[in-house]
Amino acid sequence: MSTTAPYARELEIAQLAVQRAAILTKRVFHEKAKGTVSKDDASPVTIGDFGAQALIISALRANFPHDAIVAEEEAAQLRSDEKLRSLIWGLVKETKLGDAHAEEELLGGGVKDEADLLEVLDLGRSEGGRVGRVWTLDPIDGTKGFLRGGQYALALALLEDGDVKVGVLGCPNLPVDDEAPLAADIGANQTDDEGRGVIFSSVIGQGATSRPLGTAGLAESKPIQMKEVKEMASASFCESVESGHSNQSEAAQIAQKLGITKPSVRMDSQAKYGSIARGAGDIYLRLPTSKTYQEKIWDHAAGDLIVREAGGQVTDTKGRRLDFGVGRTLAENSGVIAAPAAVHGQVLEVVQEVLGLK
Ligand SMILES: Nc1ncnc2c1ncn2[C@@H]1O[C@H](COP(=O)(O)O)[C@@H](O)[C@H]1OP(=O)(O)O
Ligand SMILES: [Mg+2]
Ligand SMILES: [Mg+2]
Ligand SMILES: [Mg+2]
Repeated sequence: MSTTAPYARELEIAQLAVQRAAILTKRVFHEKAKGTVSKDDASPVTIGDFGAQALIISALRANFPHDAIVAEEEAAQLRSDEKLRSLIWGLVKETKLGDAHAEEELLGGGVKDEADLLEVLDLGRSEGGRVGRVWTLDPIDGTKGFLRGGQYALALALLEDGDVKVGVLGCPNLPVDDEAPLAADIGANQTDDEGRGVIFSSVIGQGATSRPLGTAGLAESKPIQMKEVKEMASASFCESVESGHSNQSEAAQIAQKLGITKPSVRMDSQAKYGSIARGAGDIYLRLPTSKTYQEKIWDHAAGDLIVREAGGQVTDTKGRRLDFGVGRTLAENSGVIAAPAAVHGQVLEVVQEVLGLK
């Protein structure tokens, strides 16, 4: 009888694929800083997005050829831009998991040539839905954070019949140390120098973990847990840096009503979910800024499972669980409230009061 835990292989491939793609995004960031990637060659985030998406999808294609993929980017722009295509192909070709050949081999496949690069990118165009296995991928989540040297994440999750089963978040600019408190400036000027780069993982029913991002297959995963909120006065809440992504003035009113005294910690990307899951922060609020914007599944699936498996609860502002089974967007949801399970109800109540939802 096999004793392998459910989704062990999916988890391992997802972690290694994210780890490898992060080598590329970090390189692109540093070459931008050196001026090697010039503005004429397109935005560095474009290069990082396409490169990371191609690397991750090539690993999924090789290992799980029958699974559907919902990814943020598509090849269209690269079909007509030969220069950009060959620049990205050059980076993708060179990106390997260092000397960890066994891991590189495990990932398998790879991208064969420039034509295959386009093909691989477009494998991410599935419509998603409630049936079967669907991977969802954001190759660079938090593009604004990536560009300003703040937080960004490589986010990959596996859905089965609409439920998140595996979630992996690579955060190159977050501290490795789960105990490190959230610095007020964590959303800006953080680079992937020593002591930074963490990968958060979760499998349904198996808890959530963290391990250093840079050590392919070598470092052990450590369990992570949300922190107990003993009193709201000392709780910390996270929100977007971008005021267009989340209503910050409503969040401030909610915090005040809850009795939270600390200013919010603003950072880009799903690094917010990872940070509260490891107990560095407590609450993540994302309050709709418009009636028409629909959140994308790749912006939340990995973070949702990691927080829930670390002892949290994640709902929208109406108190409904996030529904990843309706397509490429969270069309049935509005905003996100993530908090330790013990205080989520209290937070939701105040959110609904301030938003006039009750
Ligand atoms: N109006 C909006 N409301 C909420 N999220 C948005 C909005 N516009 C874009 N986003 C998405 O928010 C995510 C980043 O959120 P955060 O502020 O937490 O870092 C990005 O994936 C971004 O999508 P996009 O990739 O198209 O820029
Ligand atoms: Mg995103
Ligand atoms: Mg993105
Ligand atoms: Mg984008």
